[in-house]
Amino acid sequence: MQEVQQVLTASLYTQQMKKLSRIGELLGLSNEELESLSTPERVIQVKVQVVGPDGKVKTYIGWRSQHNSALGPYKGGVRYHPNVTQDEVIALSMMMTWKNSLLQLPYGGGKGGIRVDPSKLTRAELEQLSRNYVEKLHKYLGSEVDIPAPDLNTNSQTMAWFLDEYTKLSGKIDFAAFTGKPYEVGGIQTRNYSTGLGVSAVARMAAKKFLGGIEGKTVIIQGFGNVGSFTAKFLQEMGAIVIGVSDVKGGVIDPKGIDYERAMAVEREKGTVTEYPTGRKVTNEQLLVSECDILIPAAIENVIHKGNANQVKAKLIVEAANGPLTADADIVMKARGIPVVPDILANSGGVVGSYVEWANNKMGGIVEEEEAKKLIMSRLEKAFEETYKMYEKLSDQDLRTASMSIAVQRVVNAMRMRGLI
Ligand SMILES: NC(=O)C1=CN([C@@H]2O[C@H](COP(=O)(O)OP(=O)(O)OC[C@H]3O[C@@H](n4cnc5c(N)ncnc54)[C@H](OP(=O)(O)O)[C@@H]3O)[C@@H](O)[C@H]2O)C=CC1
Ligand SMILES: O=C(O)CCC(=O)C(=O)O
Repeated sequence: MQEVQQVLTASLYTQQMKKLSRIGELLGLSNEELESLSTPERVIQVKVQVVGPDGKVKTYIGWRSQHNSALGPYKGGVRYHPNVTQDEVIALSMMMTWKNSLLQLPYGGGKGGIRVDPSKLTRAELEQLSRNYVEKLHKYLGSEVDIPAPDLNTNSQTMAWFLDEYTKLSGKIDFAAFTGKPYEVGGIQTRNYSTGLGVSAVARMAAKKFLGGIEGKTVIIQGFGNVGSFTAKFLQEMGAIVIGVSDVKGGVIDPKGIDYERAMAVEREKGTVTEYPTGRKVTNEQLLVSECDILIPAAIENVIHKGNANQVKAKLIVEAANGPLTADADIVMKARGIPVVPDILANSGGVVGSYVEWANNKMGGIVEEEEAKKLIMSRLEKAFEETYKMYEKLSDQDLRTASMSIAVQRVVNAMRMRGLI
């Protein structure tokens, strides 16, 4: 089990390195520059501990990778997952550097994680875990240093515990040190749905370019958590037909459509969307290769790879998760003429929402919900248009290459100006 997990998670790093070296070639970067670009500035490993109700101490490993600060303080989420490794966190922090650069946010890239299965912890244990993680890391965090946010299996409650612990330990009242907070403690109204709003908006922009519009298009979404569920909601509101959804237990496909509200109710009442009352049950593997117009992987990395890329039937893929397609899958999709909207663009609504929250905290809290939505949408539209223009200019490259070449070039320019490379 341990070995399989190592292979899987080591490969996100390998995949990101392959993707970066393709960009290096295109931009004419030297090996030394690539070495510097891919090496995180600092990786902190911490021992995180929780005392269970039986008085026994449980021990976990956590990390924070601070990849690159050429464009500003490190910014990126924290995930709790049993497969988290140092390599995975480094890879995810590097992706945050490109994402923040592509969106022209005043941030570098960071990411954190704890190797833990949160479903096995009580709420009180999760609170201890979160507070202990920040206790070990607080010297390296702050609104001008490194700003964590939610990711897989973490949420606004986690951020409230982080903030409270940070405040106690640092003696600073610095609400902008964390984003994705509850509205009651400096969060903004859009934060829960910023990422899903962004994914659906980008899917609509891509559908307009590649499929003639979003209305009536069939959509399959893998993962029905924060990102997947809000993506389903907004796409349904746009007139797309969500025909497949899934969670870790499996999926369900109904060609007549899966209603968002009903799926949410099923998830709430039965704990899994696989109990949706109509359609047929499928495995996650089957879901990814089922007939649809738009496929949106919104769960974990490396789910579309050399082994299944040729079986994917979607006409457009939108990467809501981080790293759902491997570098090999990219090559297959390019050869098959299936456009892939890359993660650093498709799921960037989350970090743009975080930026609005951070700036709002810095300014003293004046942003209303509609204004926040507008700010998120305008940033995404600009990044999408820039990416699309570059895609047309490069003519023989895919959307990932287009977006990464813009993002990496900006980081390189900043590093050169600062004398870092
Ligand atoms: N939260 C955010 O703002 C952002 C998240 N992302 C990325 O989006 C993805 C999802 O994040 P988020 O929605 O926050 O996470 P959540 O924890 O809220 O939801 C994850 C979803 O994926 C499902 N899932 C987990 N493991 C698997 C698996 N092995 N196979 C199939 N489904 C699985 C979960 O099922 P179950 O509930 O049954 O465990 C759940 O439905 C991640 O890649 C994350 O990095 C990117 C940008 C921002
Ligand atoms: O909101 C943020 O700071 C980052 C969210 C995140 O982790 C991501 O975009 O992958």
